[in-house]
Amino acid sequence: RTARLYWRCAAVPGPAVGVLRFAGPLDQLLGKVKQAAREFGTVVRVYAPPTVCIFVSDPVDLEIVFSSPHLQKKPPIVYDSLSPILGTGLATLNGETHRRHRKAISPSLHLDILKSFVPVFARNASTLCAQLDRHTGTGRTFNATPLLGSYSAQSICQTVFSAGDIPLDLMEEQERFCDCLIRSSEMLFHRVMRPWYSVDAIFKFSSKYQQYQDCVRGSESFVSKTLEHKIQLLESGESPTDSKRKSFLDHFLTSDEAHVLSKRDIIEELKTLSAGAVGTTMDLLSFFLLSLSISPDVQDKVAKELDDVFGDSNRPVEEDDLPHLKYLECALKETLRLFPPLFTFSRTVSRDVKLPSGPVLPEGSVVAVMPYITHRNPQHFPDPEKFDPDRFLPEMSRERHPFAFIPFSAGVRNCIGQRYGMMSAKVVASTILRQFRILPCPDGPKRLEDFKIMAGVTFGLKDGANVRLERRWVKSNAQQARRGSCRG
Ligand code: HEM
Repeated sequence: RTARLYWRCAAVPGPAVGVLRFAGPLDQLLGKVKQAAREFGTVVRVYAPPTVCIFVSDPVDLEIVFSSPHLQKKPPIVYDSLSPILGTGLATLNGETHRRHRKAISPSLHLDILKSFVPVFARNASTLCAQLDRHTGTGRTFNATPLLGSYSAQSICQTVFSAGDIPLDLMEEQERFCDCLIRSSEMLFHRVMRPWYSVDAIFKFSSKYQQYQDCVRGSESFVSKTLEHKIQLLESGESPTDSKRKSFLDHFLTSDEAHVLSKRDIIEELKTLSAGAVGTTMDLLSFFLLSLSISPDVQDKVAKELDDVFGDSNRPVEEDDLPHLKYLECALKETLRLFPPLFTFSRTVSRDVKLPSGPVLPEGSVVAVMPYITHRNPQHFPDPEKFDPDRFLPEMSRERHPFAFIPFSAGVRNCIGQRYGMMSAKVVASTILRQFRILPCPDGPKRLEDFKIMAGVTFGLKDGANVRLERRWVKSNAQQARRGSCRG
């Protein structure tokens, strides 16, 4: 079967040496991927025994990839190794089970529910700023990524699991769960990149095995105990509807869809939502801060917008502010364009599919989407390596193909947390940039191309977001004082 598959794929352009072309240090991977796209075009075949991967990057071809019923199944070789930490939830389920779970979960992530999470994001953003404030005035560089990870993990615990009613004995487990979520991308990647580790008996010898097992056990324990606690509350009549704010889980358990999923299903979906959210948001925010640190003009424009919306007030961000933060949203999207946290994802081809550009995806192959390459197509994004948020202004993006920008994927398997992720990122980014100016590290990268990127399950910064901070309000107070004395 493999020989026949290889023969059927031979007509698609790609390197003769297959996956070996991309072997070597991980920090060189992206350069090699870009080079392959330049050399072979928008459909690239890569022999990856026992299968063949076909990378598709043109938006017109992607329309078929995202919509064809024969291209919706996740390849087990990649996704099965992820499930002990990622959970056997939406991200790894297929077919009818996936459809049923997605239909059951979606209403509990409705926009109105997400809006009720804004005060939680704002409170956690303010805690984060208090931690960041310790780094101002020192002139010293520090790594903001762990703090951004902590923001993201705490926000997930307080919005997905509990609206502040976690019993004390679970608090310690929650802290461990947060820690695991922050480190999960690195651990998952360690396993996925070494196919022999998919066999548990061999993985036991890995340096990360113990850490991995602690995370698997810690997640299971925290998630199942929290679910039990919530169910008990409901059964004892202490319905969370009584409290003002409800978590995703409170909404789900009291929804019409609650009976569709078993307890085990819910546990797995909670793990999937958490693991899907934390690494991606942390990476987005890390790239955003680092990009802004070397883009003072963009930072000025964001700061001006924030001043226009909030003036001198230090009140928390509210839901009604978010639609006004248009340029900030453009800057976040530009970050997602250049550094999409999920830089690749794939599907099994369950029946031959012909692409509009000509090649056929043969049954049994794996089709892979790489937003990292699609987002660098100069036809859709002129001067693609430039950090230019204006590209996402309505007048600049109206004519763009809908699948030219796909950081959250598209179609029936798109990211269910897309609006959650953007909302959380907007709240924390605006809170940070109202208070601080982000400065580059003197011996750090001067251009985006110099960022040291680590390709994991998500796309991260190898050394984290190393920046320096300056307090903005000191400046604006000083400016106000100056304005006052001029008037005087
Ligand atoms: C910047 C933030 C985020 C980015 C860039 C992102 C990106 C993506 C992408 C590209 C996929 C498709 C993956 C694939 O096909 O294999 C996906 C799926 C998914 N994401 Fe996100 N994500 C983000 C945030 C979130 C958040 C905040 C949550 C949860 C609240 C979440 C939960 C999920 C889930 C459950 C899936 C699987 C959906 C399905 O197959 O039905 N993500 N995400």
